[in-house]
Amino acid sequence: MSQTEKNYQAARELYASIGVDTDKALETLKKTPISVHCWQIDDLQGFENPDAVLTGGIAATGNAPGKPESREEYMANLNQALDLIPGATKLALHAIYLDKHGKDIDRDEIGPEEFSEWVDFAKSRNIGLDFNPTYFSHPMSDSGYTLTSRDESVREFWINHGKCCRRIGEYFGKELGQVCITNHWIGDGNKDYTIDKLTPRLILKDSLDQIFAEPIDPRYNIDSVESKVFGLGSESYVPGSHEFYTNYALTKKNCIVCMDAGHFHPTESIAAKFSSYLAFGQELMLHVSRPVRWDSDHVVMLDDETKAIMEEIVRYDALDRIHIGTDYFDASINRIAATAIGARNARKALLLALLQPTEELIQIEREGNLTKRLAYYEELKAMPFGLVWEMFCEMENVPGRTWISELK
Ligand SMILES: C[C@H](O)[C@H](O)[C@@H](O)C(=O)CO
Ligand SMILES: [Mn+2]
Repeated sequence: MSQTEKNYQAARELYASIGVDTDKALETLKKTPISVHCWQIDDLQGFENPDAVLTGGIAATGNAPGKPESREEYMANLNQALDLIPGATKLALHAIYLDKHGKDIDRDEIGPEEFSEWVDFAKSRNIGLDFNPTYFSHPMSDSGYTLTSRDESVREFWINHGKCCRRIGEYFGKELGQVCITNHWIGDGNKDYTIDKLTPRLILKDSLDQIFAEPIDPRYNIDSVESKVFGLGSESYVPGSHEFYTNYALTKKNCIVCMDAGHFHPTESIAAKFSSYLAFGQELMLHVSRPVRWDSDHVVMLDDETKAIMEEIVRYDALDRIHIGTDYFDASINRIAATAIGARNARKALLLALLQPTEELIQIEREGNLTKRLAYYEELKAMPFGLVWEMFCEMENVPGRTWISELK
């Protein structure tokens, strides 16, 4: 028996003494997909254009060496990162990570062909794929407007991009036998005080109606719409706000809401919002991120918000309805390690949630014993979850904490 197994047995007994079945927790942990974003590896550069400049009110700040300079280098780095992430994984792609195979096509013309290598890659690694249209970093988004543009040629271009991306999502879903979530985020908004906030929202509503008009089997593709409270250059007004998309998803029933942990006011918790959506039978997509004072997209830590996100999902048995994804891009540290650190932390938080005696905590709360509720919840923090995590890594053939010693 390895030391990891011995440690696990001790932890298993301790957890069993509070009614928690660690074997069951590990089973659930293993099969719950976490969608790891592809863009931390190269600061959202993509393969469309080697000179592309990141626009849309988002920025990868920092200058760490090692940014891949070719597709081959990118793939090698991505593989290294994925090798460090245990459990069922999906890879979230952006449309700019396409392969045009030498063709002169723009974003309003792309299709499954441009992503066939990604399907082969996903099959070879036994992972799923999620997708994101790229409504930024393109001359047609230079005005700062895409789906809310009053210029019909601009708006039509982006509507067509959205339609193309849904078909790519459907292709991923069919090929890989697991649903693809195609997440739509636009950077449209205004820097300064805005008089008419309604018209852009009416335009956005119509654009989304057009994008989602084609019925696609939800077994293959589900669309999500990602809100934001503000961005760089859209400090005063964002048409695609949380309220806007929440109303859109609830009334149209053709998409779900995506919540990014960095897209709300700094003291707002996305975890606290989930139950309001579950109460109305809605699914959610998540971008687990770490805002530091603003939407800074820092690498996910095992912090209170990340733990709260996973606790809420587990408490309502919503692992099949709240889809977990990551979103951060920090160029100040090694990008392979950054990808792995954030994804591992998201999964560690999920394990912590699975190791809680949820039913007992709920029972104590129902009995009105608020002191015991707090005391018990706090004592749980001293349970040996790290020993269970190490066992999980060993079972998944992924290094546990020892990966640190190999970090250069
Ligand atoms: C690259 C992503 O689409 C982007 O990060 C988006 O999800 C977002 O969060 C923008 O702030
Ligand atoms: Mn996001």
